[in-house]
Amino acid sequence: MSVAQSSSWTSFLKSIALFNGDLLSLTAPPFILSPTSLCEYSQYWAEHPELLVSPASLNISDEASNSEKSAMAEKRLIAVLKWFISTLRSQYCSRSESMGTEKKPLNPFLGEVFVGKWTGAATGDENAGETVLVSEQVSHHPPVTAYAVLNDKNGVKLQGYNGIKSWISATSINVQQFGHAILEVGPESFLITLPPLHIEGLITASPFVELEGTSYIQSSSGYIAKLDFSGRGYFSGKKNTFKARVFPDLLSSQNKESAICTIAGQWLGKSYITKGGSTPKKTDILFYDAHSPATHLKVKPIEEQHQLESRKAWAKVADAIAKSDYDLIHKEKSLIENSQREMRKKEEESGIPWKARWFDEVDYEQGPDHDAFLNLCNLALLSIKNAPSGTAKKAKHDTGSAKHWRFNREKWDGESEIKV
Ligand SMILES: CCC(=O)OC[C@H](C)CC[C@H]1O[C@H]2C[C@H]3[C@@H]4CC=C5C[C@@H](O)CC[C@]5(C)[C@H]4CC[C@]3(C)[C@H]2[C@@H]1C
Repeated sequence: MSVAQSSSWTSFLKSIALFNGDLLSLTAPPFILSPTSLCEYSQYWAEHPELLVSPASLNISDEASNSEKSAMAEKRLIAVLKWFISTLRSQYCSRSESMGTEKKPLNPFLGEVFVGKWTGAATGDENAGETVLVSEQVSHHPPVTAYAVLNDKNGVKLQGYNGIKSWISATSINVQQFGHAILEVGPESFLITLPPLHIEGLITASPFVELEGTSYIQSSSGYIAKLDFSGRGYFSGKKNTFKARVFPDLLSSQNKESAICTIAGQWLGKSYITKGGSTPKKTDILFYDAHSPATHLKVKPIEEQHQLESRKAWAKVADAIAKSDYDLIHKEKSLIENSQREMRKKEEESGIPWKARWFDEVDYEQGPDHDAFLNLCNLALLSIKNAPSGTAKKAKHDTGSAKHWRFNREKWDGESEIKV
């Protein structure tokens, strides 16, 4: 880093030490800016599309015995666990790998969208059918991105949304994730909760993400996976470490000895699996190797994109960032921010508030009373409120509204201006 950069970084660190607001609205030194909008991060849920659709092929005839059906449900949960682990490297390390350190994403404007697709071939084979990503910035203050990943041919639908709250500790930025993902595979559904994270390496101006805490994957079949994350300095001593245990149901998950299997290792590298509750070693069976290359989705050329699509909307800012032209970055960002302020003002005056294009905000306090999300939260005894992701029912944070963003397939099917 140059001397100029280091002095701006030091003053930047001082500035964030005082902030307690929206991390994404903070002005960061240009060299830490990413040319990619946060709205694009939804693609990281499906950069191994073949793993996303894999549970769909793990089914058994209705005539099978209950124990055979249960064994297949267990296999599907383990397949979903492998897919979830496969998303983590893209989600949390793709900037470090492509640009050297974690970067600050562009802060999406309200109504910004990002769409793309993985072909059948990318999803495993020609017959796998294409996998489509739909992502929309459904809130700007605070930033919330909603997304859906659809593979109709396999009857696989992932939907979810993400928001963050962050605060500073002595040496790192702590981030609590809000929202969750719901995966539907035919008649079965899975709830996936999002782990807290922190950004290390700030002092040396080489920020990177480390996951912590716990994620749950709850299946409507009852099977549940519990993933505990840790990093360097934790008991394991290695960075990007996790341990996951699979149980037949929540009750049995209270006792690690009743685990069906345990997977442990590095979510950025290799993980291993053993039967039961003991921790696997490198000599055990390899479960997943995160070094397998990600499959990036196809996005239309910018000239064919709608002005709401991320890469078109931010093209001039991304160029300015690539040139490290600080004044131009500021000028082009201000143009976008000012036109957004104008639009909000007009909506205010006309009394017609902005509405999301492909997502609805569903209030679970007003019903629906039967719904995959409610069922899965009840099986996992998790809060249905807008609490930090993975909050238990009756825990301190189990308060507030129960409004969650849900994909509206009819609105997407009726879309006439924005094509994948
Ligand atoms: C303004 C503070 C600043 O720029 O500090 C510089 C550093 C780059 C650290 C702050 C930024 O770090 C980025 C990491 C981003 C998260 C990465 C991955 C995900 C997963 C995805 O599924 C949802 C979004 C999420 C949680 C990103 C949220 C935004 C984060 C924390 C960026 C920070 C502004």
